[in-house]
Amino acid sequence: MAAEKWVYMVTAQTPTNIAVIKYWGKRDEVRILPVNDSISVTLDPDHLCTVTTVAVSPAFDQDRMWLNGKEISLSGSRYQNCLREIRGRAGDVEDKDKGIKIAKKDWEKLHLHIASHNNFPTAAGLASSAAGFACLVFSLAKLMNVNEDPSHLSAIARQGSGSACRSLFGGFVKWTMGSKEDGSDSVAVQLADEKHWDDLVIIIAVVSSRQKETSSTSGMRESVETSLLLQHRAKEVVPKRILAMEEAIKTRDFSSFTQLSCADSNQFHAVCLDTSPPIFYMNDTSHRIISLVEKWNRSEGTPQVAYTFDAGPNAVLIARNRKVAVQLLQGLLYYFPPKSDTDMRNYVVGDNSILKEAGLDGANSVENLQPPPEIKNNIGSQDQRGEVSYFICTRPGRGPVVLPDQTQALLDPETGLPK
Ligand SMILES: Nc1ncnc2c1ncn2[C@@H]1O[C@H](COP(=O)(O)OP(=O)(O)OP(=O)(O)O)[C@@H](O)[C@H]1O
Ligand SMILES: C[C@@](O)(CCOP(=O)(O)OP(=O)(O)O)CC(=O)O
Repeated sequence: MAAEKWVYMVTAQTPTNIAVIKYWGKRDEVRILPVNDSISVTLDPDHLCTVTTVAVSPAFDQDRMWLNGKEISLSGSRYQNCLREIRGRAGDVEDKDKGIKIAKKDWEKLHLHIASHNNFPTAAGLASSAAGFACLVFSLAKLMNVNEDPSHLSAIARQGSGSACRSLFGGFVKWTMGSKEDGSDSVAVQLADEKHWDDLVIIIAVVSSRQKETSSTSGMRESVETSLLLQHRAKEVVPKRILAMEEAIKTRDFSSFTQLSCADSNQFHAVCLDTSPPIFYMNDTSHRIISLVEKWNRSEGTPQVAYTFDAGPNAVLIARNRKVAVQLLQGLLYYFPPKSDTDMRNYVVGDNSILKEAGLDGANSVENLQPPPEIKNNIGSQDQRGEVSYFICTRPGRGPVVLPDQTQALLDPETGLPK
């Protein structure tokens, strides 16, 4: 085998996810075991995703990884844990066309090249670590012919980043905290696929794409050490909310879904404030967006839009249907117009066909927007120009897939180096 120079590779695409019942706090830092269950919605990978190519060759002399074009170290324990776990489950691989045969025992000696690209900002509160580690584990499992179901793979991805375990599935996903010390029952399961509730439209306001000050990892460690509210939340609040959220998703009860999502996001940020020293992830823009949505929901009588914020100021807004999403976008663009000279197609990305539906695809269309009547004068006027960097319009989406088209590979099939 050593004399051969073949390169065998697999490319996969994996979605990111947004928690509607949050994971915040670990009971085991090394295995990444949480203090409570969490539930998320997988976001459509057509708009936000990670693509990872993994390659193996007898010509490689060490494991190497490139993230967004730059070589990064794989020496960190999270990468090492994922690589060790997945190698331990590798099977026999044979590609007759290429004359490649790798026996199960060979994987221990063979080295890997990994190239990954996120089509959205990394470490900016858009869950790049979730899509990234899920994609790493999924693509390696395909490369190494690992015969395990997605829940088992989720327990490996979890050891890269907790929230990554939920990105192994599309639609609506629960991460069960489990009770075993070895973490083998701390896995993700799919509650419903993406077609189950396909009315939902998701608009993300990217408030800041700069790297944040306190990472989720250190933030939740400090919360576990200092916040009494976290203990109460994990023990008393989340278990009931998980049951109620599962029911809301099952029955597509948008009112309950909204009430639970908003309350849980607010409690997660309250835990951050209850941490010593306090952690501030949201900013004034985030608070203005909450006000806008709360007032609108109240004036309509029944909730139209749910909001949730992760460890950063970006707002994730979930509209009950397309019509509501169009109105929401109009309201958001009225209050948060782009800086002058911004092309609207760069200001609303993802599924930007919504621009046409909102009458916002022409010149001066934002200037002509009227204030939403029910929230007029309530959150200030159009003085928030430039506070939102851009919006992403998306929807619930599918889980990981292999990309069979070699032209989408990030590594050169001859050299195994980044293209
Ligand atoms: N495509 C990827 N493949 C492998 N690892 C990745 C990938 N993208 C990001 N990561 C890892 O995740 C880290 C960023 O995680 P971090 O939790 O700081 O930010 P985030 O996931 O974007 O934000 P948040 O988790 O708060 O939503 C990177 O430094 C890198 O180690
Ligand atoms: C606020 C959150 O997004 C926290 C995510 O934390 P991470 O999964 O990024 O943390 P680590 O497990 O330390 O890598 C809530 C959530 O996704 O459930």
